[in-house]
Parts: sequence; structure tokens; C-alpha cells
Amino acid sequence: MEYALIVAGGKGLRMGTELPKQFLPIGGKPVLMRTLEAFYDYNTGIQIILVLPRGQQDYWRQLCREYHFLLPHVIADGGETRFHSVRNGLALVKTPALVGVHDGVRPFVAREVIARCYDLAAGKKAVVPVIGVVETVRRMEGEGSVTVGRDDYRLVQTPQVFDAELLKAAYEQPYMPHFTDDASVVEALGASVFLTQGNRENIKITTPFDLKIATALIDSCSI
Ligand SMILES: Nc1ccn([C@@H]2O[C@H](COP(=O)(O)OP(=O)(O)OP(=O)(O)O)[C@@H](O)[C@H]2O)c(=O)n1
Ligand SMILES: C[C@](O)(CO)[C@H](O)COP(=O)(O)O
Repeated sequence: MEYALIVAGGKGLRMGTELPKQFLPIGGKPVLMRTLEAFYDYNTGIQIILVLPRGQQDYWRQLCREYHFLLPHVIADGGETRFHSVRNGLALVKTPALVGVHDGVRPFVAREVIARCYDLAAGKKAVVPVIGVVETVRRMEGEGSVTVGRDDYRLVQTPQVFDAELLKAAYEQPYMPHFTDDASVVEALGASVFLTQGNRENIKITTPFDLKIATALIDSCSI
């Protein structure tokens, strides 16, 4: 069994729009619908769990009716942080299974990346897509800073795919502020994480600038 746990329980403070960013339309369709479609395109039998703040769930159902959005999914309640949202969604996962945790605001994940992450997770148990750093990176040191070797760093994306039993065990740990993704939670349990190539278009729509990029990506696809 494969699950996609799509987290969209955040506040979108950095986007700053009245309408939560996961509902903003890009190319005429809400971001979140595009994200769910990416997983359904990969596997029409995937079990999709969508995590949304309770106060946004009726609005989402209304949007689904408006857009005739019929992809099967269940809804879980958002939590205080991403960690708590994932934990709420995980409560609906039955083992044995593979679970891919994906940000609702990453609609441009490539089908090959999703497929590779799930395929690898069947053996490796914990798989994370990453991309290289294309700019020079500096580390701040007191009043100054030094250049660090960018080849030593990777930017981390989602979906992060795990053996469900491992992920559930990891999310039984108490929350720590350095848990900024699922891999960090699993590593805190002592497990290793396997890295694979992500896709550069798989941006996390976080700021108004990202929304411009997202619109441009849609426009370039529909030429
Ligand atoms: N309590 C939270 C916080 C975040 N997320 C989700 O985690 C993903 C990545 O988080 P981010 O882009 O930072 O979203 P927000 O927390 O909404 O943004 P901000 O930090 O600007 O408020 C998003 O899909 C977001 O909805 C979540 O499910 N529950
Ligand atoms: C999970 C994540 O998208 C990996 O890059 C990222 O860590 C989420 O961070 P955020 O601060 O919750 O957006």
C-alpha cells in the first residue's frame, strides 16, 4: 500500500495573502489541486491524506465542488507546526505501507521523482529528494563570514518517502524545533536517510516571488 500525506496545515505568513497560499490559483487551478493530481498521476491507487487546518476544510470542500475536483482523499486536521500536522495525518496510515510526506505547496514535483522515491523506499526505508546548490554559499561567523564548499551541501525537497512503521515510530518522539522536515525526525531515531535527485522545478511556494515563478512554470508548460 502507498500513501501520500500532503501537508497544507500552515499559515502562509511569508506569502502574506488573505487567501491561504495552498488555495491560490495558478494557471486557473488552486495550487493544492495540482499537488494532489501529481500523486494521482503517479499512482491512481495511492491513498491520499490531506492535512488542512480545521477552519479551512469546509472551504476546501466547497472548492472541490466548484472545480469538479473528484480525486479520492481523506482529510486530517492541521497542527501547531508541520511536525504536528504530519503526526495527525500519520494517525490515518495503516501498516505495512510506504508513506510519502509532501508539502501541499510543491505542485511541480516530477512524476519520475515521485516514482523513484517510492521505488527506492521499498528497500532503503527512508528516501529524500535533493538538488545541488548553484550559488556560492557563505557561513556567518560572528561579525564576518567565510565561503564554504557548496559541493558539500544539498537543498532538500519532498516527497520524503518512508517505511510507515519507521515513520510512525519517529513521530512518537517529542517535538524538537530542529525538526524542519521528516528526514530530521527519522534521523533523530538513529535511522539513515538515502538521498536521490529531485527536480529543480519542485519549488516550495513560500513567498510572492515564488508565485511568480509558479505562474511562469505553468505558462511554459502550456506552450
Ligand atoms: N503547522 C503547519 C505548518 C506547515 N505545514 C505545511 O508544511 C508545508 C511547508 O511549510 P511552509 O511553506 O513554511 O508553509 P507555512 O507554514 O504555511 O508558511 P509560513 O512559514 O510562511 O507561515 C506547507 O505545505 C504547509 O502548509 C503544515 O502542514 N502545518
Ligand atoms: C520540508 C521542507 O520543504 C524541505 O525543504 C522544508 O523543510 C519545510 O520548511 P518550512 O519552514 O516548514 O517551509
